[in-house]
Order: sequence, then structure tokens, then C-alpha cells
Amino acid sequence: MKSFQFTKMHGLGNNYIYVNMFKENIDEKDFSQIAIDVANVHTGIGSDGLILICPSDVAPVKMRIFNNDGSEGKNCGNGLRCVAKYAYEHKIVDRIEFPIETLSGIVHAKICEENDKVKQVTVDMGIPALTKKEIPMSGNHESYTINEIMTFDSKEYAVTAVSMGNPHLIFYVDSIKNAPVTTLGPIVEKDERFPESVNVEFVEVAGEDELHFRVWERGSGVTQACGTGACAAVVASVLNEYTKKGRDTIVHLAGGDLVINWTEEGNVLMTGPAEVICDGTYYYDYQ
Ligand SMILES: N[C@@H](CCC[C@H](N)C(=O)O)C(=O)O
Repeated sequence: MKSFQFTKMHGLGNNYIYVNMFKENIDEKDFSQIAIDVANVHTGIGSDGLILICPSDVAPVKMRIFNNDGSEGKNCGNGLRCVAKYAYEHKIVDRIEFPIETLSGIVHAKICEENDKVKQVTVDMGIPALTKKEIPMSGNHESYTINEIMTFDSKEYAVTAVSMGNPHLIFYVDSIKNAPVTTLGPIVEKDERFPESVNVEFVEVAGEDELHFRVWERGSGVTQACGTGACAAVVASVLNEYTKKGRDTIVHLAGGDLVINWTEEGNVLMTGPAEVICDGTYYYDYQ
């Protein structure tokens, strides 16, 4: 029987099993299956997936994220805040501002401490990518998808596509309570026009600096929050002229609020909490 130590953490209810790969030795070929198994609420621990906190050649720490279907994502906003908290509190880093490597590049985290505990983390998530080639999605490679009509399940929707290192498609709705998250979400996620699938976000504009938000995540389904999705929603809302660049926008997610600012310089700043739930040992027995 093999085992590893884990910490379960969440950012606004978006919860993952975190493994310190500076200490643990897990075979790369088992990562996907472990993500599926730990996520199971009946026979595992229960989570939206698995996050590995790894050594890096280019930063003090690297994040790898696996959704609960075993697919690997390239970025995870809530995960980054939790990785930053873990790395700081476990002394993997000894400063409050440091870079984190992800599969989609380097981001920069800044810790905000209260009574020696990390409460809030701001992550500079970098510059969003907007061309169809970068999302990726089918169509004219160099063009953007802003308020563009697409048909899903025989109905037309005006959608906006944003990559925060991972792909997002944003739908505006009149009432977040009635957003078709579990019906339209899975259809859009697997639509063949998105060769790498897509995270699906529903947004109700509540004011010039306030959005209501729900998500169907690629590879994990409904989650309480999606950090990269909230960043993408704010970028989409500026592009659609609902909100303004260079201003803090509050995004109300099912699990709580994030503050997002698409700065005049072009970077997207995300600020929100990171919490520890529990620590433990997970046992598995793969060949
Ligand atoms: N929950 C995340 C995003 C996780 C990865 C995503 N489902 C993908 O496959 O791109 C977040 O907080 O950003």
C-alpha cells in the first residue's frame, strides 16, 4: 500500500487536495487517477480535484492542477492563492511576494497576513489572451470573440471568450438565480469548436463594479468558485462595456467574493481568501 500526506484547502469553497511534492514521492503516471479517486466523496476525500505543490527551476514553487475527471488544467486562480498560503506558511518561501510557476506561465503572488496566518492573497494573473487561436476555439485565428453569436443546443447566445492561461466562455444572463449552469454548462464545455474544452461562466451585471457569477468548470462541473473564471468575467465585462478597466470589481461567486482589477497596464489582479480545512494521510494501491 502506498500513501502520501495531504492538506485539503479551499478558496471560496473551490476545494482541492494539496500535496507537497517537495516531500512526497508520487509516480507521474498516477496523478490523474489519484485526482479522480481523492475527489470521490464516497470512497475518497471529496474535492474538486488535486493540486501538486512542486519544485520549480524558474520560481520558488510550481502548481500543477488536476480536475476531478483526471484532466490536467493549466491554471487555477483559487488554487494559486492556496498554494501561495501553503508555500509561505510551510516556509517553502520566506518573503511575502514571490512568483509561482504554472503550466501557462509565471504569476506573482502577494501575501496579506493577519496574526501570523495568511488570510488574503493577491495574485497578478498576467495579461488575458483574447484571440480565437489563443483560447483555443475554431474560427478566424486572429479575431476576438466579444458579444459574438454562437448556437448551442439549437439556441443562439451572445458570448465572449477569454483565456487566463485556461479557456473561458462567458454568457450574460438577466438573473443569476435562473442561469442554466447545469443544463447549458456541460453542452458548451464539450462543444467541438473548443478543441481543449472550455470553462463556462454565467454572469449577471449588478452594477458598474459588481458582478454575480456562476460556473460550470471544465473537468469538474459545478464548483463554488473559479478564480480564473472570475478574472475572465471581469475582462469580458470591460470588453462589453459593462465595467471599467483599472477599477476594482467585486465578483459574487457561490462561495463568496473576489476582488478583480484589470489594470490599465493590462494585467489582471485577483484578491481573495485561502483557507486550510484539514491534513491527513491518503492510502492508494495502484500497480
Ligand atoms: N477552479 C479553478 C480552475 C481549475 C481548472 C479548470 N477547470 C480548467 O480545466 O481550466 C480556478 O479557480 O481558476
